[in-house]
Amino acid sequence: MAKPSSEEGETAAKPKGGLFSRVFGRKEAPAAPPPSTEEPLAQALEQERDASAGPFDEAAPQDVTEVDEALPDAPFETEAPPQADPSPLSFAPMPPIAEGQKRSWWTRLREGLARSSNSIGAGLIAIFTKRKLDSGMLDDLEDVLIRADLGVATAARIAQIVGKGRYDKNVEIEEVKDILATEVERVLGPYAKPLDVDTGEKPFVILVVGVNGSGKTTTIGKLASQFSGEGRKVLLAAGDTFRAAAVMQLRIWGERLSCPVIYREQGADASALAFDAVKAARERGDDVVLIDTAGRLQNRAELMAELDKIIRVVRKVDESAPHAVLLVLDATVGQNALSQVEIFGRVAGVTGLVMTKLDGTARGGILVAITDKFHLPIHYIGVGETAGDLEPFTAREFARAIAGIEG
Ligand SMILES: Nc1nc2c(ncn2[C@@H]2O[C@H](COP(=O)(O)OP(=O)(O)OP(=O)(O)O)[C@@H](O)[C@H]2O)c(=O)[nH]1
Repeated sequence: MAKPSSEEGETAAKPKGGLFSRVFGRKEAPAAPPPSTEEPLAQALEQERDASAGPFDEAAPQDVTEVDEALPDAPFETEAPPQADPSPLSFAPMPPIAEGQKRSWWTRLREGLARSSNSIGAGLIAIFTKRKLDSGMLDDLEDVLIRADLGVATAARIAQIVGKGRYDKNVEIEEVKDILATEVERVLGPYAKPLDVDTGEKPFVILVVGVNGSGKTTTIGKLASQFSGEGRKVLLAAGDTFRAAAVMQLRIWGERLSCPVIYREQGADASALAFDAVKAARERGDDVVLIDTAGRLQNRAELMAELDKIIRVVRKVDESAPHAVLLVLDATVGQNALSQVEIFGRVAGVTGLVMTKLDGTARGGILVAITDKFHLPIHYIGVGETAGDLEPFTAREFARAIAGIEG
């Protein structure tokens, strides 16, 4: 964990005011924070804990105590714009934000999905070149599509459509690609839904969950970039308190985008941090809070329970929060993504999906299998590591890119 800068240290040593001034101590205090915001955090948490059915009853008591006691000296700060805190941010450089934005999204999408589309394309060439259609070829087509992770049901449907009226005839590969694209679009189309940030919710709280390394922190950086670009006030919460590097990674994004980042020392209680973040965002008048969480395998019950706790604690500040729970899926994991959607969906009430790393796999079809089974909105897909490599999901473009259709 990076040590706080001397400036942070000074801030931490100052007498404690309300949550706002404690969290945002380095900045000008707002003109007149509402009385509740002047309530010391320790006291606020104490009251929450005392509430008979509150989530803090269920928390390990030492967790809360530790958080309360640690606060005066903890590096519980927000990141100011770069010049205010240059010292600890010397993490491995990430690709420049502008880099991914030079080419059009369609080009990047096509390039990103090239491994999937090339693999399918090569399969089609092997099956359909200079042969008249028979049932064995349709079985082979199904195999190719299943290997691309489109799922058995979709693969069978596509093979059936290709077979209709074409037995004993030469089948053009472009014809098969068109059928593939149409069918993929048909499955995905109803679920391609932009993430709707409801301006009536201030802040709109977005919880980001997923297994280790799926791309949560990177996705948060990309989303923060997009929201900031739209003129929204964004607050980032480094809820991945397990990994110091994850906190640092988020702080770097925050610094680049001039978004404040709330973080604590490694090992701190993630739900308390989420609580503070939402409360602070409310006091600051932020539009969006993006809460990062530690990666967790869906089969680790105790870690999944922690996620449930984060949600319950956030609801102590705002009953309707989180307003979106995004499950970030790494496309390269293939079929395992299905069980991730099932279990995260059950525990965390996932409201929508973000699929990353489509550029790193030949099995991008997994998005089709997931949608066929779970019918969850797909908000974004990622095809690279830069801020410009995340775009709202559009079924038609995705379908054409994965089928390898030009133009
Ligand atoms: N190629 C590619 N890499 C990506 C994409 N999204 C994220 N990554 C990379 O994947 C790696 C893991 O991303 P993180 O954002 O750290 O993942 P995380 O889910 O926060 O990881 P944990 O904190 O360990 O759970 C990083 O090297 C990212 O740059 C993507 O769409 N394409």
